[in-house]
Amino acid sequence: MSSHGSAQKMTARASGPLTGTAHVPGDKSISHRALILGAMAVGETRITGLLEGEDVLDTAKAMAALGADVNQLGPGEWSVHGVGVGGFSEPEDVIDCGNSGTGVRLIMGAMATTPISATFTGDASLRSRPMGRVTDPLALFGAQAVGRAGGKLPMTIVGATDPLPVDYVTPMASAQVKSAVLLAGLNAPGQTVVTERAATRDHTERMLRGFGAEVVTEQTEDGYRITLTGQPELKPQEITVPRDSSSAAFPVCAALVVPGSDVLVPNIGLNPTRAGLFTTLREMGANLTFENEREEGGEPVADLRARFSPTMKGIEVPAERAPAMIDEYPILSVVAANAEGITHMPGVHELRVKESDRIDAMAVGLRACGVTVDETEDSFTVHGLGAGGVPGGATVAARLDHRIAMSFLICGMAAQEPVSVDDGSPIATSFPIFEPLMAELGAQIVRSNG
Ligand SMILES: O=C(O)C1=C[C@@H](OP(=O)(O)O)[C@@H](O)[C@H](O)C1
Ligand SMILES: C=C(OP(=O)(O)O)C(=O)O
Repeated sequence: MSSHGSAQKMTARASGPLTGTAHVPGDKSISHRALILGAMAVGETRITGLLEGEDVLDTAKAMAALGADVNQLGPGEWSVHGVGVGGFSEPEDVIDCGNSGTGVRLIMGAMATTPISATFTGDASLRSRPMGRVTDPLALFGAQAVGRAGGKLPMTIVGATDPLPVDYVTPMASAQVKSAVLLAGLNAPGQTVVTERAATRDHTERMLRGFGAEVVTEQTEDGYRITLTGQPELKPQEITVPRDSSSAAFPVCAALVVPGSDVLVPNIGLNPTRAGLFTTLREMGANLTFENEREEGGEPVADLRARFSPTMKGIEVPAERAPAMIDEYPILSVVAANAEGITHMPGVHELRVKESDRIDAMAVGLRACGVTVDETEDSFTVHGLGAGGVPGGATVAARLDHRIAMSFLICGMAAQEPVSVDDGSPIATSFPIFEPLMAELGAQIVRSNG
């Protein structure tokens, strides 16, 4: 069922400093959206720099199953001949979204206002994640969903025959829920409105505008109100996918905690809805600079330079920053363990419903590595041991979660004893070149047979 391979134990240990330039792959969030909107446009969309990680490849397959003509032209170069808004055809088989919450939730939204049925599944991680957060608003459009108890995959969505536009307030800070509503609204007549209390990543809104849809974002007393005018003809685009700031976080944080390191990570998007980690690291006293700051495709971009930072201090991370760094808490926790004092991370309950319960996964793993942590349902606290202070010496369960696997490998690069993860294979979902890229910088990661 899972698209990634059999379990692969990996161990990281301290070696020399990390030095050099790390070219991380394309942004995962933007790659999913480029394929989905390309499939809903009329004509050929060309994509450059697409992330060829398993999550995104599963979305490419799903778009083909729904009738789009999707082809790889070269490394990172893709062509999508779209079928137009409302033009999806019924897939002949189950759509397997592998490990990807973004993939399954956005695709459910995109097909929910077309009169077809589709059945979705995924790997054991994705089958444990809640889908009600998406199927609740999709029901307001007239779509029906039948899944396992608790709104879990496998699940069949019966698309609405006569979709109605929707006015929806998202109950949790989630770009996936917001995006599912907007994508469903594309094939509903009139205006679909989605309001979110806190701003989440806005790639769907930006890209919809690029494809010619009318999308207006207003800041109101209730938060951000996004209004989409339904049934546009989406015009095919040439899309260059920026490099992934969430992947950049790993070599950046590794450089901060490994003695003597100096690493450049070029061309990273600093969209404010994504860049919360970098603000947090600078508040901790990290030696992290933004070089060559510029604008590309309407997005702020910079080259990140990270150097070993032996005097970082623990901080209070503002709860309202959580949506702008939600995927970065695991690696921040590793940095916090290598800082002096306490780092308190409130407002992070959404971490409990990611690829794994990330609060529990980090708590169990860090404790096994000799770090004191506290958790509540909604918060995580790390008692830092200072630079080089983490004992390590544990094997940590990655729980089918790429970010947990990468975080503990980086933990091992700075710890007194090596750290292993029982299964590094999920890393390929978002960062397929993580191992060679880190090795090129000087890190030592070895594979073994468990
Ligand atoms: O919309 C997206 O591309 C994503 C949204 C976030 O999830 P939520 O919407 O569940 O917060 C994030 O964790 C995920 O990695 C990617
Ligand atoms: C939460 C993540 O992804 P998704 O929800 O798409 O599985 C992630 O990449 O950290």
